[in-house]
Amino acid sequence: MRKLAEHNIPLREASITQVHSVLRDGNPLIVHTSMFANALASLANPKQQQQWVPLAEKNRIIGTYAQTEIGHGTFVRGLETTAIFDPETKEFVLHSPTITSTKWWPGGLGKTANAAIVMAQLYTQGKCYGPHPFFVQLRDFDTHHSLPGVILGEIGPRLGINSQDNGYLRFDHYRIPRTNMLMRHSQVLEDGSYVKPIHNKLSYGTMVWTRVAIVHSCSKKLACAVTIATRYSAVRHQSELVPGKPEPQILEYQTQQYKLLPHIASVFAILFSASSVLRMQRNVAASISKGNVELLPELHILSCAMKALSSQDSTQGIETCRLACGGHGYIASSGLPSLYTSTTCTITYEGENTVLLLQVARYLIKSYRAGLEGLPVLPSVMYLTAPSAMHQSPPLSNQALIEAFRISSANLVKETESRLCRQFNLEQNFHYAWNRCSVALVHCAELHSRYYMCEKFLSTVESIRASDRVRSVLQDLCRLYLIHHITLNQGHFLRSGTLSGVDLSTLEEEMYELLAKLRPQAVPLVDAFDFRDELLGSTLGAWDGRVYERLYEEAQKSPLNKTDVSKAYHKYLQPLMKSNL
Ligand SMILES: CCCCCCCCCC/C=C\CCCC(=O)SCCNC(=O)CCNC(=O)[C@H](O)C(C)(C)COP(=O)(O)OP(=O)(O)OC[C@H]1O[C@@H](n2cnc3c(N)ncnc32)[C@H](O)[C@@H]1OP(=O)(O)O
Ligand SMILES: Cc1cc2nc3c(=O)[nH]c(=O)nc-3n(C[C@H](O)[C@H](O)[C@H](O)COP(=O)(O)OP(=O)(O)OC[C@H]3O[C@@H](n4cnc5c(N)ncnc54)[C@H](O)[C@@H]3O)c2cc1C
Repeated sequence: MRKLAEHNIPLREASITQVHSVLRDGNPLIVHTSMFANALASLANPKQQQQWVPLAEKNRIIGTYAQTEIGHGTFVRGLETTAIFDPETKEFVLHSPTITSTKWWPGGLGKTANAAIVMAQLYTQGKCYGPHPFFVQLRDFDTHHSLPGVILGEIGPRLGINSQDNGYLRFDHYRIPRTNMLMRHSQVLEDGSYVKPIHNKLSYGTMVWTRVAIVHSCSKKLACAVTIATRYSAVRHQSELVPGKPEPQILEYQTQQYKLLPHIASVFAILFSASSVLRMQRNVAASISKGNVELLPELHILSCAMKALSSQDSTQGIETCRLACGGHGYIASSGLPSLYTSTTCTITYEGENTVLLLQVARYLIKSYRAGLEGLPVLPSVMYLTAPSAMHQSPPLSNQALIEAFRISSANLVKETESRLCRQFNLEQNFHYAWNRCSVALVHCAELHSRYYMCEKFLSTVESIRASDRVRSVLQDLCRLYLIHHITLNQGHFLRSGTLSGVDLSTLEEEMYELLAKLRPQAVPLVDAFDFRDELLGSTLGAWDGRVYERLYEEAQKSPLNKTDVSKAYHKYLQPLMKSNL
């Protein structure tokens, strides 16, 4: 927090710095500096911001974002916590009517936060208006005791991020002033009348913002993992590549290069996509403040797509890096286990990936149908019904590969839409038909998202300002990324007729060439990520390559090594050894 203040970084930008990576097993303040700060910035009106933002900036108020309940996380409309307006006292009464309405999961809620943005079903004048955000004080600002009517606790150990206190929260007819409803987009007036927002999903804005932040942080997490695994692969010598010759660096093995280089490329693909979504988010935020919500659906879909893809890619990439370090990848001091556990949760939180991909698919199908009818569609999906441009680029050029992605994605959407129509004719119910097609729909969303990421990678590399040598390395990496993802998805390209079996063999050959060509660049590329050793926190990945010394030194810190004979020997082992069992 001192560093943020020193560098004049506003609270809500802390999560896109590396500040949170310093704590490896999660951070009780991360939801405060990210979602809570952003909710105040985007959902509170100017008067409310004046009241709470300075207190949050000074950490007098430490907040969290309390939306998920035991019974509902994904289906936000199904939340059960109620906020009923009492016109007599001009207050909202917050209540948790059932066990399933207990707020569950919010980061920092258990012990750290003294306030929260609570999403609750808003009732006024006898009518429910759906989930809305409220600023709620949970603990006394001086003593930190939970306030009467507020029941708080911590939910217990998790797969990872155990330095963060994820919490639970119940309300027992807890009263807050009317003015604690975040009123930038919708309001409840003193007489209880409801003023609706210009778009009914504006109250979901904090989730959209966080999804964008997650994309950025996934590229950082993956960058840490590939740095560790690549440096280690340059230090580690094992086996014989040629019988009788000295043991080579394990990075010489083609299989090792195949494990690492595509994930180094992936760091750039995710980072460039994150920058593009971030730019869009800033434009949309500026438009919303002028009352224009036209591009909000596009931002929602793009942030869902990129959050889903980047969390999946970075999690898989980190696990591959761990495996690429053999046994030493399994030791905590390698840094890889905590990178994995603090990244795999991004697949689930802020919208479970399958659910987000189905949002993307819904948009693709709607846009495809609109395009066929000649109705206007937004830029990122115009290609679904645009004429093919395959013939315009030299065969197997980067542009041709992007076109192959585009056509294959459009083809898959077309096929799936036909399947949906057939299923609808059988079921006579759109929702059942949708469910029967949902595996295919998720594949549509994945291919569309991959197309977007590939396109962003290529267009950024083509326009980047860099020396010829640096540009050439980035071009090779980008090419490797495109080919790698084509080989992983070959079925789609064969089905759409955009690539033949011969094309795929040619591309595969080129991929193997690229692995060898990029091998000498692997260490410089990860060095260029420029992580300090303190930030990487890895015995395997430190800059000086003293892997074995560091492993040995770290082992000395094990509490079991404080004494030669452990207490457990006297208590359990010795009796066992003498018992003749
Ligand atoms: C690697 C380290 C990480 C570090 C990262 C740093 C920053 C982050 C740190 C924070 C740490 C932890 C954070 C974790 C916090 C949480 O998890 S908070 C809880 C998050 N919860 C969710 O994300 C819930 C997911 N569910 C939803 O968002 C919605 O329920 C869902 C979108 C699935 C459906 O909403 P409905 O209201 O039911 O809507 P539908 O009927 O499906 O759709 C109606 C139309 O509305 C459109 N829509 C939906 N959402 C939005 C939106 N946000 N904006 C704009 N439009 C939206 C949807 O597309 C439909 O449009 P259509 O009718 O088709 O035109
Ligand atoms: C580490 C961590 C931190 C978190 N921090 C916070 C926080 O700070 N604040 C907060 O409010 N919440 C937080 N959460 C909660 C998180 O946002 C939810 O867990 C997440 O949105 C998933 O919802 P769920 O748990 O209800 O999963 P579920 O929706 O129950 O998912 C279970 C399965 O059902 C499937 N499924 C559900 N709906 C559909 C559908 N419509 N179609 C197809 N399949 C479906 C999913 O794909 C999944 O396979 C956190 C969670 C974790 C793990």
